[in-house]
Amino acid sequence: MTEVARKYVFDFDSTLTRVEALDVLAEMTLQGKPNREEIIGEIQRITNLGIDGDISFTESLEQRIKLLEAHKDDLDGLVEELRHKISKSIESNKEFFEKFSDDIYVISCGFKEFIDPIVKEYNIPSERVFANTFEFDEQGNIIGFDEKNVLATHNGKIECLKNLDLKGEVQVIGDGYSDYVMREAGIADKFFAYTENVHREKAAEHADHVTPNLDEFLFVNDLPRNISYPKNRIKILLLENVHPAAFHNLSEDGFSVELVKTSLSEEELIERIKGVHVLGIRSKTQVTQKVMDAADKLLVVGAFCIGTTQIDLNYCKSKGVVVFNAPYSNTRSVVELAIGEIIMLMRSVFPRSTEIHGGQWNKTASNSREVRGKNLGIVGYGNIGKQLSVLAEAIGMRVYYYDIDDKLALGNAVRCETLENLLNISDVVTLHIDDNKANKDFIGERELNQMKDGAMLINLSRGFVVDIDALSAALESGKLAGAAVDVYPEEPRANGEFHSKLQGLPNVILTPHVGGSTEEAQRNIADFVPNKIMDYINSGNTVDAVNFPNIRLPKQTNAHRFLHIHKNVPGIMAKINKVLAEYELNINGQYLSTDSELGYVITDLDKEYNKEVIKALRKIENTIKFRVLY
Ligand SMILES: NC(=O)c1ccc[n+]([C@@H]2O[C@H](COP(=O)([O-])OP(=O)(O)OC[C@H]3O[C@@H](n4cnc5c(N)ncnc54)[C@H](O)[C@@H]3O)[C@@H](O)[C@H]2O)c1
Ligand SMILES: O=C(O)CC[C@@H](O)C(=O)O
Repeated sequence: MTEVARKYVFDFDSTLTRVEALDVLAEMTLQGKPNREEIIGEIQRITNLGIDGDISFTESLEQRIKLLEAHKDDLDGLVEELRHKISKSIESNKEFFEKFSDDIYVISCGFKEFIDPIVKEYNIPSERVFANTFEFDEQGNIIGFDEKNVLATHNGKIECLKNLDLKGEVQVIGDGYSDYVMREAGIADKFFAYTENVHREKAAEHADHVTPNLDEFLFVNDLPRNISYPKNRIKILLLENVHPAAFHNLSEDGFSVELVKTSLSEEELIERIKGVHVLGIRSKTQVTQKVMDAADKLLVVGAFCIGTTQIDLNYCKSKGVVVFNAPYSNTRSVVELAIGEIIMLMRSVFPRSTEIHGGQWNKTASNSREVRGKNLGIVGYGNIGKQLSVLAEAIGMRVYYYDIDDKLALGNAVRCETLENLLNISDVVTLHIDDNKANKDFIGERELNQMKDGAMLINLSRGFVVDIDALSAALESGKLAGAAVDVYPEEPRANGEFHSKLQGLPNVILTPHVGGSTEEAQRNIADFVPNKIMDYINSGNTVDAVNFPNIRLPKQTNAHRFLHIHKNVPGIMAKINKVLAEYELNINGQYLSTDSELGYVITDLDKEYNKEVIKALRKIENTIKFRVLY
């Protein structure tokens, strides 16, 4: 890193701290006053007018101090409060303040009485803090400020910085008007609009660079920092209306997140994927080879659902892109819908409901049966199948299941050796096999004929699993007495018109792929998948990845972490370790996880090392991706 003879001039309120100190002081001093909220609102309004340059600063200060009714004794409490309100990225980058201590200044229109003790902890001594000072009366009440101080005047920061006559490039980091005017006046060389706590449009417009936190500022200036790559530079694109909590979780962690309501076509996605580090989708978006080839920055795909066949998992892997899904966040929702549909079908509730909606009263018990004692055939005894098995038994059904794998029977459920056995005996057959493409037309004419006359079929798995022509024929002929279908061979990318051969058939429940669409499930997914994404981006963990060797790494403390993803070919580990040895790195830990195609090696090492090693590691033949984390 190059050390340039630069000077860094920081604003205090809303930059070094997350708050405006006088607002905090007001909260404290006005406690218990009946019109407290009103006065605080007024103080904030005046503060903003001053910051945006809409009233003169002196005016803003005078008005606020009058409203504050503060006392000298309140200042200790204020300092204590402010200590807990340091901006997050300032707090995590103490190293910069230590190393560049001699070049850092604070120029603020706040007050030295509370700024000095706070910034002292960041190695900024009182002599490099330029701010106002209070005036007290004999009882210690704050009655005004030193009006002779340039910082108490309009555009006082310009005057102050001019008087300092700093040598070298002067960079100003602040959030408001009084900061960017120093640059406009030509006294400062650069203005960085600091938006971690407040985004002021005017400041952003006048900035050489908008910096959402100190990490970004340190990154663009190549200065020592706590984090290898500022998170705001990591772009996340979330499609298909994923729950807003996902947006919240990921933005809270500092990432730049964009939400799109629908899925995108291949061409649209090819256009949008450029520069994106994380893609979040549900079941409609196809992540194809062409999409992956256009993805120049992609690290992770998050499937905010169970199914992952919409993603070319192997191609993602060959590009070093990790895929996560939410394997059981919506399981319960699907199971509850299945139970509901079993009852609705057996009782012919939908035909009765349609009739009465059409103005027809048809009180009848024909084709209306209890589920108690009936045979339920579950095809696919995985997460959903098993949970359904438990709930169905609880309402008195006899459960049979068929799965290609050996599965432990829960409760009194009975395993069927063949699909045909299950189809032969079930009053209701419900499909919960996985979204493997080999399951296409799993239920066709032959299988429907193997079902009992008058049985019902439920498909909550994937549309291609059932031959829709065969199903509609079986329903029309009366072979089947009903069906519930949630998934279709072709589903639209966005809400709108939809057509299916099954429309208009009696005792057929049609739903638009909403088996997992409950508020609870979507909320669970919005926590689960972002956590996996953040864990991978921030630490390199791949636990629960669907296409990648899984590894849970120890916490990275006081170390740099090299993440090397490579083709699993003979000799590659030896080459990696040869490079590490050549550069004499002090290794704290090394972890390896592989599958037949891919190797993922993680090395934790002491922070001080020759950075040329990074280039050497990237150059190793068969390297797919390489990242450094700290
Ligand atoms: N409708 C919805 O909104 C919705 C919501 C969630 C899940 N799903 C779908 O539900 C299905 C099941 O989900 P899950 O979480 O239980 O999956 P899972 O992987 O836990 O279980 C699937 C089971 O099916 C079995 N299986 C696969 N192919 C089979 C075959 N040909 N014959 C017999 N058994 C077979 C597997 O061995 C496994 O036990 C998936 O297709 C998923 O995409 C749909
Ligand atoms: O929410 C979705 O789009 C898909 C729901 C479901 O099919 C799943 O795979 O989890």
